[in-house]
Amino acid sequence: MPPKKAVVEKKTLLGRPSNNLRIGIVGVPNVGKSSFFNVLSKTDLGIARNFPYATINPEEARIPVPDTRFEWLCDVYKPVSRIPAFLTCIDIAGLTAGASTGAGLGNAFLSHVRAVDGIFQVVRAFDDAEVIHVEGEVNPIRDMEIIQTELRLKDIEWVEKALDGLKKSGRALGNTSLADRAKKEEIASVEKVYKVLTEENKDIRKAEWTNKEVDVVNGLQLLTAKPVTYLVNLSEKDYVRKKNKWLPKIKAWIDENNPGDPLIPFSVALEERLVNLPEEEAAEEQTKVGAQSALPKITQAGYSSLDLIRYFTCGPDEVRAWTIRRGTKAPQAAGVIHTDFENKFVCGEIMTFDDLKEYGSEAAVKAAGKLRQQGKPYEMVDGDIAYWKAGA
Ligand SMILES: Nc1ncnc2c1ncn2[C@@H]1O[C@H](COP(=O)(O)OP(=O)(O)OP(=O)(O)O)[C@@H](O)[C@H]1O
Ligand SMILES: [Mg+2]
Repeated sequence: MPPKKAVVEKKTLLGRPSNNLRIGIVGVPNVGKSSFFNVLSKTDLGIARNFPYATINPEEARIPVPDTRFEWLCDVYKPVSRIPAFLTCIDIAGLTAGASTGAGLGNAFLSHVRAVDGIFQVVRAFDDAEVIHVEGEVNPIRDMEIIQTELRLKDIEWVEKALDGLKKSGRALGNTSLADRAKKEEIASVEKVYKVLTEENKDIRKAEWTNKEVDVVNGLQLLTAKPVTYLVNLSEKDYVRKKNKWLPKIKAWIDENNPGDPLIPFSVALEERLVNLPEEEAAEEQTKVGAQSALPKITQAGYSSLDLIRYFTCGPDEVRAWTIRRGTKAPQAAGVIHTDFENKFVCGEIMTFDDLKEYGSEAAVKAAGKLRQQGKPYEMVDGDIAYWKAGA
């Protein structure tokens, strides 16, 4: 008898299942969040000023995600309209020590963090006596600890409330009915969440969860469950020479506290200079200083941290990238374009980007038998090129 194949359970993802996910810029006050938001979005929507709490209300912008595949497709199809993938990014107010109990902009701030799906955490490592630091001197480790503590405290408070409610309604639970057993399991999962935060001192995203537990965790909408990308804001000089006394310490702190979270150094000062130059001059300037803008890397990292992938639709009218979450099936992916495509889904004709690049044209891909009809169970792969067929 052949050996039994191990059944690998598909992991449920932490976070909302939506394809319309948003990333928020978080950090202590006056560290360059709004200035970063402005260079990233090429707007002046963010209120960037040299004083703490300059930002109060969140601002939102859609940032095109750089993608050489998309560029290549546009070169091939020469479409009238080109629409790349976007990452929605939100500029949020600064967070102070004590925010979880209402200090600074306190709870309003935390509700803005709750509303986003992922976090760009801006960490200040530039020295500039002119730029006020709310805590006195520059110390990114202390700042990262402040943010972590505040988010965790808020989660703990939130979970305590949930647990209280569950336990009250759980007193009369028996062992026989399915509903009762499910409720008991839910209570056990919330208790585990509480333990991770209070005893293991871990952020929720750093613990191991079963699929059932992920459902419960997602229902709680916890702040420390959101993926974090650490962005270290350096002076232009330090960014160019890739050296700053805090960088190794920040790396060590992340390795110890939140292993695996990405760390990207950048410089708001350099990015601001580049964004104000015409494209060609900006390219020359990057060669001259010997460093590249970090913005494309940051945008892509944020997009990936949310488990987002994209597929393309291509034709002479339009080449367009459509953002979906990893694990999305064909009908739901088609539904991003129009709900009818999902409701009346028949199939998708799908080729991979790599095949199109290799064979050079759709006709050649088809002739090679690489244009495939995919039905409802098909799980989309990053870079797929799709034509949807829907019924009447
Ligand atoms: N790398 C850098 N070097 C020097 N100055 C910088 C750098 N990054 C940002 N700044 C300056 O820091 C000040 C604060 O910037 P900004 O308003 O963007 O901070 P913020 O984090 O959004 O603050 P708030 O929490 O008050 O909203 C601005 O004067 C900005 O020019
Ligand atoms: Mg701001």
